[in-house]
Amino acid sequence: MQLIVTKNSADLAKKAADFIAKRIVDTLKKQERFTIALSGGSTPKALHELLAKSPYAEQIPWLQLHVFWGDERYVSIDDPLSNAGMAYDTLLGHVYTPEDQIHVWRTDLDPEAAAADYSRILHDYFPDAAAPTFDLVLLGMGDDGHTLSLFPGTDVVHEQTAWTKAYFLTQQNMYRLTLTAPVVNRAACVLFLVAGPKKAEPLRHVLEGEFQPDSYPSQMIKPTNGELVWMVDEQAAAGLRV
Ligand SMILES: O=C(O)[C@H](O)[C@@H](O)[C@H](O)[C@H](O)COP(=O)(O)O
Repeated sequence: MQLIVTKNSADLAKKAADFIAKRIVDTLKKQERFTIALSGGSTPKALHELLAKSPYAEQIPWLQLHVFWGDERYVSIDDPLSNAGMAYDTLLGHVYTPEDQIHVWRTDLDPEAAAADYSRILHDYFPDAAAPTFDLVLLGMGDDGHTLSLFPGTDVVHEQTAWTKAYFLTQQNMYRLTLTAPVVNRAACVLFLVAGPKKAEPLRHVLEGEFQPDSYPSQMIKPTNGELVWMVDEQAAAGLRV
């Protein structure tokens, strides 16, 4: 695991953009396509806006990207809560990735069918059980230690087989669609982006505390063979011993 501490959230977005652009360019020297899973939440917005601009907009071969989302709220894409809608507004609406390479969770199907549809797409992309899944998964961590839509106290935190799940998240009164730990843990690289003082306590627990995934689901994310990078700003890192 690699921990990168940045000065503030703007610096976090810049360092993440540098990391992602380099990863994409280097990987595409060895293969034809780059698969990336985006996350929702507020932290990635500044990152997306940077990636859509110079110099990243020119550096990244957008035509070779295949885009997924780690999780989605079960709302239509034009709803302000939609993770896909946010990514289109801040990034995908400004670059040239072909639409058929962008895989939005279907919220026109019922939630279980939407999860099954996403799982089928993923198994088509990643049929080889010995190979990594995504080239890069971007994740955030909530103030409550959740990541993806793996919320504290939910069964989905412990899912070991299915790659996707849909479930009703009572505390938010909405369905959530999410990748699960097994598919993310087979990624070539997972990059967490965490900023702000409210993340200091959960971050300390996730990285340095006891293994308690029911309380801190982000602890379930540990790539088996891939790289794990936590990029956090100084406020989020304030409680860490290192
Ligand atoms: O749809 C979502 O809510 C997410 O994908 C979620 O897991 C997010 O990454 C964290 O909640 C962190 O969000 P912030 O960046 O807003 O703190």
